[in-house]
Amino acid sequence: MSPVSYPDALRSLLTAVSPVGKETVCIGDALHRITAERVLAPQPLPNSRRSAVDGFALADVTRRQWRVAGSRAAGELATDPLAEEDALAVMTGGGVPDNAKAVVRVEESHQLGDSLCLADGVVANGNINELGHELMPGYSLLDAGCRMDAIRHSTLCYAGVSDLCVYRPLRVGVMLSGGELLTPGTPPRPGSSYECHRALLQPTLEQLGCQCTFAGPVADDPQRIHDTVEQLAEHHDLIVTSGGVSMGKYDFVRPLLKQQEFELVVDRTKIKPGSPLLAAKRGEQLFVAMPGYPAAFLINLFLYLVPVIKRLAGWQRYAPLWQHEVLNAPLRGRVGRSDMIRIQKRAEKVAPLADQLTSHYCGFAQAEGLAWLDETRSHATAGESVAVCWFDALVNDGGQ
Ligand SMILES: Nc1nc2c(c(=O)[nH]1)N[C@H]1C(S)=C(S)[C@@H](COP(=O)(O)OP(=O)(O)OC[C@H]3O[C@@H](n4cnc5c(N)ncnc54)[C@H](O)[C@@H]3O)O[C@H]1N2
Ligand code: MOO
Repeated sequence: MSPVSYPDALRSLLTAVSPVGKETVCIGDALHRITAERVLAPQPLPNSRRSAVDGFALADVTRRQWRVAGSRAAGELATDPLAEEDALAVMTGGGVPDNAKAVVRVEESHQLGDSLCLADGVVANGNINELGHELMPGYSLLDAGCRMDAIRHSTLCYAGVSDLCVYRPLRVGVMLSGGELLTPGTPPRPGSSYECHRALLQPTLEQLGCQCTFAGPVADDPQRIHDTVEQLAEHHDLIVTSGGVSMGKYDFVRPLLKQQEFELVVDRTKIKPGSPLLAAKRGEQLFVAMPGYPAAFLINLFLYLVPVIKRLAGWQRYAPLWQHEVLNAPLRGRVGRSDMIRIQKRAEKVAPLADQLTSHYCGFAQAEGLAWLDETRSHATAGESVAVCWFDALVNDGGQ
């Protein structure tokens, strides 16, 4: 298999997988889950005729004076008809009789004992929320494939949804490889590098609603790498590895996934940085071997892994959203490969960061997204427009 373009590689990965199974959960457990079916309103909203303000319900709005007869707090129904000469004191959310024409606000009326009249110039009108005015049973609240964020969760709670069908959480097993890797926070050792993929991957996977297990860093030993990958494969839908996919003498992940039992999905893609990506299927399981260089890893995470995870987890919009933005400085790339360039947003334009080396990573602390100089272009000039993907949009629903 030869290296393929970014769009072809993404297409191959996305068509190689389909969403995991579904389950029903109660509303209290639905936060962060992905809806597997359209969610419908179970009841009308509001579910009774009620007042929109603190005031007085009136049946005859042509009168100038009424007798205050009773009151209704929020949640109390008003089932009896209101006499024409009567006013019913109602709190916001309190029941309004079927024959009431309007509710007049407390501050637009005068009450003396049980006698009520309107303030000068006030006309009693409106202020009643009719039964089902916001929605009726069967109204669509949320499409399938949407992530239940706090706003959506609160709307379904409000609408009275008690349980719903969601995709089961995607189980992702991650193996980090590299005997030279140190745990962050431990003393430095010349020759070593601090392990940084977990710090990026774990919160990203959790934000996507995945259950994840991390193994390693595993020393560069073929048997240990094989055993770790097989252990993860026992309990996970997706197995992700980092490192060991280039051509070095310790790159043991590549030969592992090139064995006969695996069906290759992608073997190197024409992007820079991050070309050595390798993905293979075994049955329903997908194995994605990511390059270990941190810059290459991050770019593969956002360009390939996040879309694949969204697709597997049931998201409706899973492909990255590329937008056209104007450059404030030139970009350099190479014809025949897609250059993925670290950028910032400056005054509504896109500014490339000075340092774009694959072996350098710390500039990502300033980067807000990637610009994509596609395979047909060797450069782009200031003022030209390029495709841009913002990191923020990648991990929420802002996909295509
Ligand atoms: N002869 C060739 N050499 C290389 C090629 C090639 O085609 N021919 N490809 C280069 C490209 S492109 C990339 S990208 C890297 C990918 O290398 P690997 O995926 O095999 O990664 P490693 O060799 O394991 O590590 C590379 C580098 O990154 C550091 N690393 C790895 N994991 C982590 C981690 N979790 N946290 C921090 N740093 C990590 C590792 O220490 C190495 O320094 O290969 C090129 N070489
Ligand atoms: O493709 Mo690699 O990530 O250039 O160095």
